[in-house]
Amino acid sequence: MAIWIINGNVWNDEAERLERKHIRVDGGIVTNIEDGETAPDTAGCEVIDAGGKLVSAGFIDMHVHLRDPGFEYKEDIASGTQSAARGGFTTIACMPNTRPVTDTPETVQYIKDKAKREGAVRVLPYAAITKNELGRELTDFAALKEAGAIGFTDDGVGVQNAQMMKDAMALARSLDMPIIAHCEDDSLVKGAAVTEGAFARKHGLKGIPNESEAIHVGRDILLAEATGVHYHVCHVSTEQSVRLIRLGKQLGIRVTAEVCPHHLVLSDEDIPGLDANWKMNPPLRTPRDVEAVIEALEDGTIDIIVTDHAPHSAEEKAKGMELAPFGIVGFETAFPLLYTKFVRTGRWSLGFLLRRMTADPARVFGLPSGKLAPGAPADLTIIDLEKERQVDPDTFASKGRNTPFAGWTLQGWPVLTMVDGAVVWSGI
Ligand SMILES: NC(=O)N[C@@H](CC(=O)O)C(=O)O
Ligand SMILES: [Zn+2]
Ligand SMILES: [Zn+2]
Repeated sequence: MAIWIINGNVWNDEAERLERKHIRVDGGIVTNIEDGETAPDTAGCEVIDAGGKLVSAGFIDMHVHLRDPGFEYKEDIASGTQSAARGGFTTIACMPNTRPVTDTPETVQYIKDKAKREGAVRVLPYAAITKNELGRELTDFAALKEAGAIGFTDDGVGVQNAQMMKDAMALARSLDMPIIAHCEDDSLVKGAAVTEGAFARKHGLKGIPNESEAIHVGRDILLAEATGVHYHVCHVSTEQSVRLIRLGKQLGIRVTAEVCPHHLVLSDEDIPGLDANWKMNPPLRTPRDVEAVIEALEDGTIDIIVTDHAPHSAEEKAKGMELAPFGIVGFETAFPLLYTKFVRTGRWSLGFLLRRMTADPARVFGLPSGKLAPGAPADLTIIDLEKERQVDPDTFASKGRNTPFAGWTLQGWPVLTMVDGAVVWSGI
């Protein structure tokens, strides 16, 4: 049955404003977007009254951890995709640092099958660059592509050996596939948990220097130039990385990049104490780095926003700043956080934030979704831009509670998510 979403507010990119629209969805496709002044003929259709709330193309998150297979106590495909749906995400790309590592066609197939059966949203699997993410031997890229992997990455660890990365890029290029890089030089990190900066000094902790990220970014941009591959930089966190990506783009090298909400909103100076809910990789950097990544996102040096949703159990996070694993959850706070901190404050237009979470990731990764237009997939999110409430991790659909944003009052909460024309979550 066709569905009419009536009385939606839709962002008009040309006019830079919200406009009242009625949207008809049928067969998984947006079929009509009609002027909101006149009531549509909804006879024989299901009707969802958006009541003046924002209707946007569903968000796309190109960097998430679903922990399935192998770490289902942290998250699984059902809970992770429900969490994504609650955050307004309709397409997510999951990282291969699972157990086993997603380095064979069988594991890619397992993720696709389970996502089809139990997943609330579209799941696009990445496969590993090296077997078991050990950096020693390339995986079978052709077979993994054939199985449905959408790109190659050893996220969680950096590829330490330059020749290995160059070989990976050449092979990916020959298959027209992207390389997605977690940039981290192990020799410069050596077990540190937080960035070099005020927090590390105050607590007498060893710091993670900015160069540990940027040195890989620089190396890899040179290798991307040499091989011609599409090279995408994960979770950019430093001013130095931004400079290198900006130069790479100026030189016409095929480099794209992402940034996470927490690196846009928090610096190391915000960390309240030795609480591992503030520990993630890359770490929260200095205020100067935060401003650099914000400006990079604004000028297009950084292309997209991703959450790097990285759930861990309460027991693991209770081990403290130095011993707990890196990572925080992200789906259920991403939009309200950025809307509150950047749109409500007047720094960004609503349209800018929406583009960086929809059309831009679709453009960078060649996806059919990410736009709200007749003929586009009916992947939609409805958001109550007026709704204000506190972040309460106990209400998360994710199994992970590990967030630094607990108790924050945020505005602009998703209330309904539709994937392929079906409502997958509703809190209306
Ligand atoms: N970002 C994190 O802090 N952790 C990620 C790994 C990663 O994204 O590098 C995880 O898998 O937990
Ligand atoms: Zn990473
Ligand atoms: Zn990650």
